[in-house]
Amino acid sequence: MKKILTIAGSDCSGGAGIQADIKTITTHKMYAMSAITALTAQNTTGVYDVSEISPEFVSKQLDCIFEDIFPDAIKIGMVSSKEIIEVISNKLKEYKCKNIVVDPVMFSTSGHELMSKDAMNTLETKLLPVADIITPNIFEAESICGFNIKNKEDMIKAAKEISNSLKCHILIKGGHLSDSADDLLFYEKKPIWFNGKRIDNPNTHGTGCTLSSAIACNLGKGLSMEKSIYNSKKYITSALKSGLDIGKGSGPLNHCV
Ligand SMILES: Nc1ncnc2c1ncn2[C@@H]1O[C@H](COP(=O)(O)OP(=O)(O)OP(=O)(O)O)[C@@H](O)[C@H]1O
Ligand SMILES: Cc1ncc(COP(=O)(O)O)c(N)n1
Repeated sequence: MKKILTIAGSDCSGGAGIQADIKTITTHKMYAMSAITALTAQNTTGVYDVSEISPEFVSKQLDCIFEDIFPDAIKIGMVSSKEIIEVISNKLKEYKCKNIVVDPVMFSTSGHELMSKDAMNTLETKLLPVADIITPNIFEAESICGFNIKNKEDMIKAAKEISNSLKCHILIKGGHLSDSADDLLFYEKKPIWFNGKRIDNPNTHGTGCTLSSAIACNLGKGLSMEKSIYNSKKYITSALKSGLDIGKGSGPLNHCV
């Protein structure tokens, strides 16, 4: 059985973070492991509190995992401080990890800051360079490239700009552009679009977490990057299409489809 590790924050309401990742990995029929970086008190209406795990404890979790059950792929989500980012980056290098997917989570859908502003630079210099693929949404891509993204041409410009300093695959997700749900993969100067029809579903809590952990599962299976993204886009589309509607705000996805 393939083993997939998620390094992320906990969402007690089960829609995003570690919980969304474990559901995704399990429905891919793989063995899920988790190193928790923060506890959040949140639900479909918002994030109400965050309690960071100490960098020392994150480090111990990673040693326990890597010394015993080595993962075939790793997804990294919410990493709130520069100290936690440094620990993760060092451990990934020390253990020579492969198939690393970094979802640079900065804000929740509800607008709560999930990464401190002073951690941004450390994310860009220490964590993104060890990734095989990064999966920013429009706002995260704007923050990394430094200009606004309003349409698909801007997405290409942003990917080109980011690729000047990062050699990995760059997947800019188009879920927050209004007319479509087209995601752009940019690698070695080549753009590839993964087109998606916008689904009329306000319940999108955890779409980014789910997509990135699905990509990790597919890479862990040994599939190519393009095929991994293609399969993951199919997974997220059917989870959105099934139209689960629970909670009072932007609800979670249905992983049981
Ligand atoms: N309404 C929608 N219809 C179809 N696909 C969507 C929709 N919203 C998001 N997606 C898809 O879901 C995936 C995640 O994209 P999105 O841009 O929402 O990421 P995100 O903002 O990181 O997610 P999150 O809401 O969890 O923070 C992408 O493949 C995107 O195209
Ligand atoms: C622990 C954790 N990780 C990630 C997200 C982002 O997900 P979303 O943008 O859907 O709120 C979140 N809300 N909580």
